[in-house]
Amino acid sequence: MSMEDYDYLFKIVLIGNAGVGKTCLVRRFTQGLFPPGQGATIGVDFMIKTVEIKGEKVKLQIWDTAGQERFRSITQSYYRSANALILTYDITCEDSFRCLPEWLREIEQYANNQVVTILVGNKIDLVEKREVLRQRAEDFAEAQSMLYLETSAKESDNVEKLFLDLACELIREAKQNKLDNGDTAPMLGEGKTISYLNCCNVN
Ligand SMILES: Nc1nc2c(ncn2[C@@H]2O[C@H](COP(=O)(O)OP(=O)(O)OP(=O)(O)O)[C@@H](O)[C@H]2O)c(=O)[nH]1
Repeated sequence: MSMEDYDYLFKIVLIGNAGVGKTCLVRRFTQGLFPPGQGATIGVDFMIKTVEIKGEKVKLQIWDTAGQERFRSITQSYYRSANALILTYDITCEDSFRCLPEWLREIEQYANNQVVTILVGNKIDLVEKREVLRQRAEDFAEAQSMLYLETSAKESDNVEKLFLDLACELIREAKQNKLDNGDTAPMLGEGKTISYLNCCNVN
């Protein structure tokens, strides 16, 4: 048993266009609130939350990056050590969806090639403003071997599920790698892109 107060430590990085709701997703998950008048992220922000999954303590280091182009060189340097990436777009903003191939190129270029990546369509509470059909996003995610989830940071829809499913998948990967390598230490940063999350029931 380690001296630390957790069994696993995973680094999760949120990326995607400015204004899609990355900061709100992180705040909702880590603090249980929807911040009013959330300003743009400058560079990179960092929060921690420890969750318990099937009796194991999982510490999640969550890095919230700025979507604005001018911060790109700073945010890119955070990709490499990420165990998981949450690629976020806004379902009410076609532009944020159209930029996804650009983000995938960033991932290809800067992330560990085995990183676990999940596509998230945020702001589903704004039903009447939807510009990107769910089916279209699902097809895109499937073609890229990514899981797809729609969330609302405002209404707290699927936010907990997003982070807990990711944590479950990262544990599964770490255990698998440990078996494959005959290693004693959990393998951090050795995830891979997933097409399906076989999540454990955490409640
Ligand atoms: N209706 C609705 N609005 C949201 C939701 N999530 C975020 N917003 C709003 O969208 C705006 C941008 O949210 P942020 O969380 O700052 O977006 P971001 O992706 O972190 O932006 P950058 O830091 O510039 O990259 C804010 O006005 C939020 O209130 C959501 O789920 N529903």
